[in-house]
Amino acid sequence: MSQFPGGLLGPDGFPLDTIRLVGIRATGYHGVLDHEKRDGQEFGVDVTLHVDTRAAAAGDELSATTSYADVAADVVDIVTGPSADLIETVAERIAATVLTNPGVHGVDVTVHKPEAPIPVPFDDAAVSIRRDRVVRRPAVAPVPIGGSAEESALENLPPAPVVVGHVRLPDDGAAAAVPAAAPVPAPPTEVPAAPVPTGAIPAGAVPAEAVAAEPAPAEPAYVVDAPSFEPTAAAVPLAVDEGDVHTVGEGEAPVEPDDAGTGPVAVDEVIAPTEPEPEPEPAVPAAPTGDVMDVVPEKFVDVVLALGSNVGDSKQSLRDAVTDLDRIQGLELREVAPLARTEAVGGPDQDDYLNTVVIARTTLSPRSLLHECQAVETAHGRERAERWGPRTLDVDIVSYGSIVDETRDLTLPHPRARERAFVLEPWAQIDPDAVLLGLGGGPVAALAGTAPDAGGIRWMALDWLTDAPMSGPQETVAPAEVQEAPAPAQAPTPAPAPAVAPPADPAPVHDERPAPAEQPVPVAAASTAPPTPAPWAPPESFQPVGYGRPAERDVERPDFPARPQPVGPRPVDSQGLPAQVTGQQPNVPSTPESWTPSAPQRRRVLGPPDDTTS
Ligand SMILES: Nc1ncnc2c1ncn2[C@@H]1O[C@H](COP(=O)(O)OP(=O)(O)OP(=O)(O)O)[C@@H](O)[C@H]1O
Ligand SMILES: Nc1nc2c(c(=O)[nH]1)N=C(CO)CN2
Repeated sequence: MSQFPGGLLGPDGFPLDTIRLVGIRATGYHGVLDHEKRDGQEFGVDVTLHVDTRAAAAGDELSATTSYADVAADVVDIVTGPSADLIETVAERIAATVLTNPGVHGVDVTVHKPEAPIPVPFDDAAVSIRRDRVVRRPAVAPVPIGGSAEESALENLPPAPVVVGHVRLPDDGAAAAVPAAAPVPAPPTEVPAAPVPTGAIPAGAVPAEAVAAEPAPAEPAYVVDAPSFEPTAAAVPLAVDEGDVHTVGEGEAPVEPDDAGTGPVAVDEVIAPTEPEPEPEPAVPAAPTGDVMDVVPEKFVDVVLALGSNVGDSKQSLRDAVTDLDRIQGLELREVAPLARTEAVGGPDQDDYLNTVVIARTTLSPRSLLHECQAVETAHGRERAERWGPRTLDVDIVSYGSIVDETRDLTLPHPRARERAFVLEPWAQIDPDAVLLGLGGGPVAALAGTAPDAGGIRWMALDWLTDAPMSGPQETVAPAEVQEAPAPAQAPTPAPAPAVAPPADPAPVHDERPAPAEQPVPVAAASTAPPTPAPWAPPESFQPVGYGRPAERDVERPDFPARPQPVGPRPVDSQGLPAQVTGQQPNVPSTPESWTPSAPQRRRVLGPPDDTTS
């Protein structure tokens, strides 16, 4: 039995396929005791990759899948590489490194240590972990593969971060800072000479200088489809991971896939450009059965995404969703709009929404992007009970380049964007010149003003991504009349920033969390709250992403507010109040008279909500 009954669900809501490696063996130098680091011992590893194998099978094409030989070689390199005290760490390194393969959505790793120094008879000591790209990310950085132990020592990693398969470089080629990176574990002071790595090395995960690897050994260093790892010293063979059938577990019903996911394979999801690459790879042909939505672009294409939530801690969900979206391989976030509190449009009676819009660019095909967005929704507990019903998270594609088309599962631009102020208004805030293509389209700012729900936008907050509780002399608590937050005692206090963001152990997918009515979303949290690091800091690659237009456009448009500092003391107005609360940004008129139908002077809505209980 697997340690993890139940498979991982893919972006289409169905269980992913698996590729398993069982019983990989190698000598490693891991352990707390000196002699373990000095003499080494045998370790065993089982790995299960959660992947979609259809594209590879359709073309019978190795390059469209993850080579188990490469994975096995990586595992051996990690086991034989720098010493760690704990097999937990070894397992985490393996998971992080395996997840750098673009097609791997999740991975299960078991590390066996059958010769562990335990003074009683035992068969095996083992640690099993499951990691994925969205919910439970690895806690360490992936290990560069292919060098000597010294070369691959973790201290040589760039100062970055937990990388979860999305190694992204900003345009200048510098390593991107990933939000709330876990500290890279310090390498041991003495690294034992590791055996020469064996096996093939995946080009994508190997530093250029290390590509000249050893030739593949005559005897592979791994065993495929062998019985589960059986420790040589054990009298009784073990059966860890035996019968590792990854079906959907009980009570883990597949998400209703709507009409998506039943169609052609999104090939590009598997063979997307291998990062880190400053520029996208040349276009890969779409699946033969694909339509325009399966076409992988040759260059980055601008996209606009709309996010909404009205169940649970909506602001935190949206923050996490921004982080999750930014980690999607092939999607680069450029700007994030202010957070809007909006009256629910359509559907049953329900709480107000928090809405925002993200401008990004992508090398994913439209359908792959849809699936990635749906995966983020799913990871946030999205349930599809009724149309336009309440939801923990909604991520819609508003527009994708200049595509105007309708297919069975995707319509671009989004068919209802043109009539939704909750989309148009935040969008116009970050791109006042934006134009919505297609029938009924037009200048976004103008559409926002005439949309039926234009009056339903209650307020907006500019620095919602980073508004940690405030402290310090100039960060005065806003008086009640301008504070949209609940009284200090009720203000939710964000948890301290976790080692890995978002929290390593987030709320279960179907967690019942208080609705916004009970947990209003503050813009300015109470000063009585302890100073806490912002739960999310924009990564470097995010610059000039912000709550407004990019820096270069600031020059052209002096009316545009300076982008707030993402962390640290926030701008305050003459009353010592956070600027966004009183709406004193230059382009946010505080009086209705200053509205005009043209952007950006028609911006409005900053200020306190007209009610906090929806
Ligand atoms: N541009 C688009 N963005 C997102 N989903 C789309 C788009 N066009 C079509 N769809 C399809 O709509 C289906 C329903 O999506 P979803 O559950 O997010 O709808 P909704 O948010 O309740 O309503 P609405 O589509 O009005 O926003 C998805 O399964 C998807 O296939
Ligand atoms: N205010 C608001 N209303 C909605 C929203 C939303 O995001 N915000 N989403 C819907 C379906 O996508 C239906 N209605």
